Amino acid sequence: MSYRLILAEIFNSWQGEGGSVEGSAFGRRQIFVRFAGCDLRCVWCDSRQFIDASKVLQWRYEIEPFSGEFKYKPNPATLDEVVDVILSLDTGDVHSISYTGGEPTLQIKPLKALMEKSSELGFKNFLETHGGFPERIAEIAHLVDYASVDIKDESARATGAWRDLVMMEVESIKILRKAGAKVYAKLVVTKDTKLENIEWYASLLEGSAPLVIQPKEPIDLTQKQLMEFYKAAAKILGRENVGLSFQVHKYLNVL
Ligand SMILES: C[S@@+](CC[C@H](N)C(=O)[O-])C[C@H]1O[C@@H](n2cnc3c(N)ncnc32)[C@H](O)[C@@H]1O
Ligand SMILES: Nc1nc2[nH]cc(C(=O)O)c2c(=O)[nH]1
Ligand code: SF4
Ligand SMILES: [Mg+2]
Repeated sequence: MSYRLILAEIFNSWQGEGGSVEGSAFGRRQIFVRFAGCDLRCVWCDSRQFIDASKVLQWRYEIEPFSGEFKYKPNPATLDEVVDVILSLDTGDVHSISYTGGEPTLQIKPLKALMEKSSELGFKNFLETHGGFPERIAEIAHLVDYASVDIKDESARATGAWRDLVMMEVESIKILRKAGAKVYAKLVVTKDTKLENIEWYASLLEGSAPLVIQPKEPIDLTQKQLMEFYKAAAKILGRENVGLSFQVHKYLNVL
């Protein structure tokens, strides 16, 4: 079977998110494979230019690790092309391959094939997902070493069926955990995030995964709000299972 992937970009950088909770790869060097296309529409999405896959006609890849210089190829990419780029960006100190997007699980068969190939090559697989498709997650869970699963806050306005989405995300987290992945939940918070919703997410995650609270960039909420959210989550999840996460790559000006 020859797989085709609709991609946005591949580059080598430090993982800028995840804070210090168990399962985080914050500060680890990764090769990022960004898939094009997403079914959700988070109002603050920083990858908006890639969420309509039909408009992403080319994907770009860094020509030298950490150079920020790119070459372009037409979509879809072949699995062999992607593997060649990954190998060319392997600096020998790579912690894992990050599959992000857009939403990587929308292309579950090619994603699975790429994860299998990466494992064969000795890389760990780090999945960054909105977690809205537990049945697809189940197809790849055995290949996932690390997973960062977003819990979409109401204020993200990602979808009309927000509560259903949250339940799916929690289901995905449980599937990944059961399969042995190191998994944590990531909640992007804004000034409009409600404390009662934080309590709801925390109660759903109890016993399943730690939670990082990540302010939306650019940050619009107060430190007081952030402290309150943290406290409410820690009260339910336990003090070892909550942390903050900031998008540090944006402060460092790296990819
Ligand atoms: C672009 S998404 C791709 C993966 C997947 N679709 C998801 O949402 O988890 C990668 C990560 O960036 C986060 N993110 C995107 N835009 C952001 C922003 N403006 N501020 C903070 N986090 C953001 C998302 O919440 C997610 O954790
Ligand atoms: N450095 C860096 N860290 C990241 N962590 C999550 C990212 C993403 O867009 O998925 C990301 C990204 O785009 N760059
Ligand atoms: S789910 Fe991820 S890629 Fe999709 S719109 Fe939200 S942040 Fe962007
Ligand atoms: Mg990003």
